[in-house]
Amino acid sequence: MNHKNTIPALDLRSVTVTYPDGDQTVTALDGIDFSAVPGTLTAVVGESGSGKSTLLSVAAGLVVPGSGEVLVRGRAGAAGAAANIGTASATSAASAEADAVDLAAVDENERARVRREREGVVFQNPNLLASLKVRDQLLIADHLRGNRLDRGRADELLETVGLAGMGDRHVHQLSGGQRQRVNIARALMNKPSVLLADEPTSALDRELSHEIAGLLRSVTDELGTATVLVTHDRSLLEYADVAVEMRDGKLRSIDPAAAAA
Ligand SMILES: Nc1ncnc2c1ncn2[C@@H]1O[C@H](COP(=O)(O)OP(=O)(O)OP(=O)(O)O)[C@@H](O)[C@H]1O
Repeated sequence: MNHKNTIPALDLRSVTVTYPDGDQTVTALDGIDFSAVPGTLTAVVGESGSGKSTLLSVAAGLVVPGSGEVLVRGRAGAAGAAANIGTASATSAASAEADAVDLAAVDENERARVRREREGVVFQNPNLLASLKVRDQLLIADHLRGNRLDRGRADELLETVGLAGMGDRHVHQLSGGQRQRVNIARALMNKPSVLLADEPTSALDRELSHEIAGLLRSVTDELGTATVLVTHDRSLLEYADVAVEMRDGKLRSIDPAAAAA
């Protein structure tokens, strides 16, 4: 299915983040513009300390920028509105604008709500609960959101991530790569418009890293998420549609094909 459209599900505008550092400050993000559109995998690369994790934390509403906007749109405002482009583009653009929430301008509760309803977050460490079976790792995401436990969706997502039939296994029966697959499936339970992955392969060997990046690629195509992959591994750029490089808190576009070669 082609989910690509041009209305970003995630849209950072002139975002600056500074951290206190003794008597001084460190500028982790220096007035950056960054966007991610549905059905597109955007990779963010850069040296250690360049600001990649800060970028993702801002997108997830975990860090509030000192200035700038962090707009997050839901599926209706991003994918849905853009699907109408050409017929009623002015109305669609207006509805997408109305649907956008600026994480920099709302309180903590609202940031948590937007994260819960519109975003999926995958970290390096899957952080699965040892006592739960694979399917229950996904259902607990529903439980924590106060949603009905959707067993059918959990099994469907396990199939999407290549773990069909493994719902009744325990975590200790899974390999590192399989655990990261469960982590990705769990992040997709709420049908997020934005999928944020922070170094999801850094604990995995080369082969598994490529498998997981390939999975993020196929999930992006299949489910139409605006996926952002933060990685220090440039070889994974082959899975990206768009790539940017962070350096000293600033961003520049790079050609993913050339940079992966
Ligand atoms: N909570 C914090 N307090 C103070 N400084 C911080 C904090 N978090 C990050 N920094 C600083 O901000 C800059 C950007 O850090 P960030 O973690 O975003 O970089 P990164 O590119 O993700 O690095 P890595 O690849 O090592 O994870 C660095 O100079 C870092 O030392």
